[in-house]
Amino acid sequence: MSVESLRERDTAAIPHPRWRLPVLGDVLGINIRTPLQNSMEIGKTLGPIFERDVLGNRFVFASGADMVAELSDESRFAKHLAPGVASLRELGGDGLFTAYNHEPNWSKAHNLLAPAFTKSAMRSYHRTMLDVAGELTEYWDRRTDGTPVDVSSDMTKLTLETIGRTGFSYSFDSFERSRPHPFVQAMVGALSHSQRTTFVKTSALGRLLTRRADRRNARNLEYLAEVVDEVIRARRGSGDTGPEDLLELMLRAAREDHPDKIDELNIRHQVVTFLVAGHETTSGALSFALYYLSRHPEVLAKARAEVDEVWGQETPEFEQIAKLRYVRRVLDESLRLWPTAPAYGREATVDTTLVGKYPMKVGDWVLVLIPALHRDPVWGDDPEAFDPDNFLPERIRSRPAHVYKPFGTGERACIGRQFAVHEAVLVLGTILRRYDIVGDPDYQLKIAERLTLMPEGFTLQLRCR
Ligand code: HEM
Repeated sequence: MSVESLRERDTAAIPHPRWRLPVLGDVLGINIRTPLQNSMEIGKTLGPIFERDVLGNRFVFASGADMVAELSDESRFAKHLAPGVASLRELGGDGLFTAYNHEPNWSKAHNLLAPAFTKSAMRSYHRTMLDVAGELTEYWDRRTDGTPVDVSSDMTKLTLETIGRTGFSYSFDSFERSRPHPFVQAMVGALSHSQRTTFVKTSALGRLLTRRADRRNARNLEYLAEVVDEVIRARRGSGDTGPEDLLELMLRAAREDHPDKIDELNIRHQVVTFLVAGHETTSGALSFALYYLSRHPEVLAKARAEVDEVWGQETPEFEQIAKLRYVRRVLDESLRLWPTAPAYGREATVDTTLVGKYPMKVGDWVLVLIPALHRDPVWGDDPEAFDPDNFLPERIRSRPAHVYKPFGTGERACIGRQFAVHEAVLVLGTILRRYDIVGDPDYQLKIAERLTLMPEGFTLQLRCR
């Protein structure tokens, strides 16, 4: 019997939205600004696997715990660059995030940069992370007069500054600016452009319609490349060897003719990749955590009591960050409800059948819809409820593996996971210890999408304790 593939088979077994139009596909009710939340809504009625056809492009979304467990099997599946990510190659080329599995620069850069993500490397970033958190509190101290602070915007300042300084010893002077650094504006423009135009551009008419936006995007890309070249130039200008950071690892390998050395263009791709991947998602994670803390006074009180007990009034040492176990659970739970990189692609590397029901040929791919996976029935009767105790060790042990994937899976999972967690817990602890935070009681959570997720328009009022 031949193996029918997801691509070719009669797709009746995989549900799709009701009103499918010829040529256009499942576009009724689509919102191009919030495709992820749109898909989550559709999944609520169609279940843990469904497809959407957008202008002839077929997407299969999977979120069932059993399916994702299988999709995590690296002997049958690997990363797939879904169209929204593939279009980011304009920005990141064959950098770590956007490299195809077969591209040699992926393994070279992965080997070269892995030492920058070990525990001892984290220890070396700790001081800088504290310094940047200190700049945030200096900035916020000037705003304790009742003026609301824009949380996502300030968290973005903080995380961009942290990755700039730890990774490249480069400061964006984020807290000295009244407006976001132009790098952030250009990056947000490029990410939004990629999200909004990926599908439209698959038709000739669509390509015509996006011409003006494409020109604007080209200017954004040019500007981003200029900033990155400036970061590299600044380092080269400062002498032969620089501090032991990501950039130095790459430049040294080139100088010493290391077998894993990467060329100039790929170094640029890696720098832009880390500047983007290294701050946008962590900023969202911090913003969601602060949102939930402001909405749950009992959680906030418990988290703060922990910080007071573990840190006291002292500057926390490296080891004292991981001791904030409850704060970590708040972060984990926020990333459960709103994983800020909300989907990843997996493709079959052998002919196979998903959960014994859906045949897939080599190259067939699906998107894992992470927020839906994180609301699978394995998470209990009320998966929408915010409950940090979901991450108590005994509760984690009671759930099957592979039901929590905010950092992706397998070989291509997030290299920056420990970095993000250390930074986020350190910053949450710093904020909780210093301020009473009050959210606007009328604020309704609204989520902006630009490949990553971010609460939009969420503000806090601060009072020094
Ligand atoms: C809360 C924060 C973060 C989240 C939720 C997150 C999430 C993810 C996810 C889901 C992937 C896999 C994507 C895929 O399979 O297509 C990924 C990959 C990646 N992340 Fe993160 N990330 C975070 C923070 C960071 C940080 C701080 C850095 C760098 C310092 C970073 C650098 C990367 C890179 C380079 C990759 C590509 C890895 C590879 O394919 O080899 N991320 N991240």
